[in-house]
Amino acid sequence: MVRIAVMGASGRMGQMLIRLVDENDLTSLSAAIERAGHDWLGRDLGEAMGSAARGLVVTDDLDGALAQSDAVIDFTAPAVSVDLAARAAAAGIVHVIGTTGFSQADLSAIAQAGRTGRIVRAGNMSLGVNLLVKLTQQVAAALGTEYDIEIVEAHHRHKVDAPSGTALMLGEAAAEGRNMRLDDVADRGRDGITGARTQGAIGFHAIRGGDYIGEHDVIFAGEGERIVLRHVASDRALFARGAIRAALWAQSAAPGEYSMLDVLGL
Ligand SMILES: NC(=O)C1=CN([C@@H]2O[C@H](COP(=O)(O)OP(=O)(O)OC[C@H]3O[C@@H](n4cnc5c(N)ncnc54)[C@H](OP(=O)(O)O)[C@@H]3O)[C@@H](O)[C@H]2O)C=CC1
Ligand SMILES: O=C(O)C1=N[C@H](C(=O)O)C[C@H](O)C1
Repeated sequence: MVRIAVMGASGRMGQMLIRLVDENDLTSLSAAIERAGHDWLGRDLGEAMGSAARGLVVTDDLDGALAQSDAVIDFTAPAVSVDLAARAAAAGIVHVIGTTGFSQADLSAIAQAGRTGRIVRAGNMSLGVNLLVKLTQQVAAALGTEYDIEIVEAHHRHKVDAPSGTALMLGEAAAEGRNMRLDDVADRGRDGITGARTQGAIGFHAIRGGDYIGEHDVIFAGEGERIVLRHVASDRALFARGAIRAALWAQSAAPGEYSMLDVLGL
């Protein structure tokens, strides 16, 4: 059994992960971690989640939790994941990062932790989106800049970062297909007198509202035709299953920072 700790246990993804770690024959839940001051701390996890007591108390003793685990899965917030990357590496356990919204400085700190630790990080852990990443790269390479690329994403009203991590993965793939750097061509959310579109730009647009789980369109708009690559997530279990698969895959990996493309062999 691979022992998995869940960081951010009370979150939307945290609770989904706990259910799926319980269901998986290859994994057991070693710890449920929340931030200091959280009202779940010290409570039985089962009761906190609205079901029967299970004899596991929610903790904020991070290093204690890591010491009794083989992997920690973390869908929380950038500052939490950056700190955890160094601690998981020091504890010698796998760190699966689903968190999005990182700055360049955050990403450098995570890469540094990946010199000694085993990290899998992806803005989207689903098979479908990672396939879409490969397709986006291929279509962008095939079409050239006379086709305008626009990425449109929709998420629930609670999401705090934009563009989504997935939209950025798709944008990176499109830019790579065109042998460009995304930072040089990204055009984020137009407003006002913007002037005509710059050829080669990759546009990003974010819808926020209601209970969307996550929807992404990559539009290639040419003269007389449009190609649209679309992924629609209808269940968060998709992301949790991917994260658990990553935690299992990385048990036998060498130190490094990996993506879901590595895990899925795409
Ligand atoms: N890669 C992927 O496939 C996916 C990525 N995500 C990303 O995962 C992240 C979380 O999303 P979601 O579950 O919807 O968000 P939630 O806000 O529901 O959950 C985040 C959880 O982290 C907790 N947390 C915050 N600080 C700490 C800390 N210091 N220690 C432990 N726990 C902490 C929060 O507690 P509190 O509420 O008390 O602050 C909360 O329980 C986002 O960045 C999102 O974009 C989401 C889905 C899929
Ligand atoms: O915040 C979310 O919910 C999601 N975040 C990820 C992202 O930023 O792309 C993945 C998924 O779309 C859900």
